Amino acid sequence: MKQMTNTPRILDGVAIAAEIKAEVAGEVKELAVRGITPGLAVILVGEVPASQIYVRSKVKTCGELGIYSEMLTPPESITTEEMLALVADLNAREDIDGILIQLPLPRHVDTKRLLEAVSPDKDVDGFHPVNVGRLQSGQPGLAPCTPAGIIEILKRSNLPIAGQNAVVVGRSDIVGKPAAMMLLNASATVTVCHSKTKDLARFTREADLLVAAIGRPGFVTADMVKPGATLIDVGINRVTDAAEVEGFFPGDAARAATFAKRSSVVVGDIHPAAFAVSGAYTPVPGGVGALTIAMLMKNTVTAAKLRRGLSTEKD
Ligand SMILES: Nc1nc2c(c(=O)[nH]1)N[C@@H](CN(C=O)c1ccc(C(=O)N[C@@H](CCC(=O)O)C(=O)O)cc1)CN2
Repeated sequence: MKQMTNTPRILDGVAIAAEIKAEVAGEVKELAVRGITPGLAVILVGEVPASQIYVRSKVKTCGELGIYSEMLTPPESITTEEMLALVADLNAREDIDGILIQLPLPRHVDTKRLLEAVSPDKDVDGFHPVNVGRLQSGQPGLAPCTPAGIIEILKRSNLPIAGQNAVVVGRSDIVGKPAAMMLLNASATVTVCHSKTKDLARFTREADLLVAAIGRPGFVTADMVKPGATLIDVGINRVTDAAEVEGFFPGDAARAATFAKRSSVVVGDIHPAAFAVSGAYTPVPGGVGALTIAMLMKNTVTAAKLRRGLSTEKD
């Protein structure tokens, strides 16, 4: 019997991010004509290497798009009260449209209190309860960057959302919950699964659209996926064991070379063997993660416009 081969579509997050950044750069130029320069302040506490990379990348992207940026780097020992004072200063500044507190914060700092201290109008992460409420009630506002990136990938790839059975695995405030809300707002039928879900595969196998945001390398396997489904992988997991890397990517010379160079390889929450049975998927790296910073830039410009009563609709 003839073997049918499946060629899934790879959803290129880097290309879509470039498209969004080009649009944002255009909006920044239009604002410049009115004498407006959007401004973003990023607070990076301590010296977490991954956070340092992400924050540098945010500042660099601001520069490329014409957005003013400022990086505040208090030491690991900063207290919640001192952080609150920093945020209050930034809230009061006219030249700052967006405030981002890079997560995770040290354990002794009260993250919830700080996120609630950021003015909702400058909350470019979309984490403030006011913006969470706006998202839930479908009002315009600032929405979390990574889930917003998921929606952009789907829309710009002309993949349907309305009427699809969407399953989100993971219920974090940053990704799982807002992603579920955005999919619901776009008229998908949404199920949210998590660590306490019984017989997870029963749900994931029904998904036309599966979003994995659990933080466990290769957790979603091929047998958990409906053939032809769209797979959105939000996981960024660093695998440091050579045998494990080979298990994920058997005979993959490029991955082996990356591992030889960096002693680690980044893998998502979805096993590569599951991608093979999908209709379309976001790779890791180069999928959803690539959108996070592009969406932050978009939110910064949106905040700049909203604060000045300007329309955020493109003409
Ligand atoms: N205040 C916030 N903190 C954090 C957020 C956030 O949105 N707001 N998200 C993450 C980190 N993050 C941005 O801050 C981020 C994560 C991943 C990427 C990205 O480009 N990923 C690449 C792979 C990168 C790698 O190889 O390590 C990809 O998936 O292609 C950008 C930004 C937690 N903190």
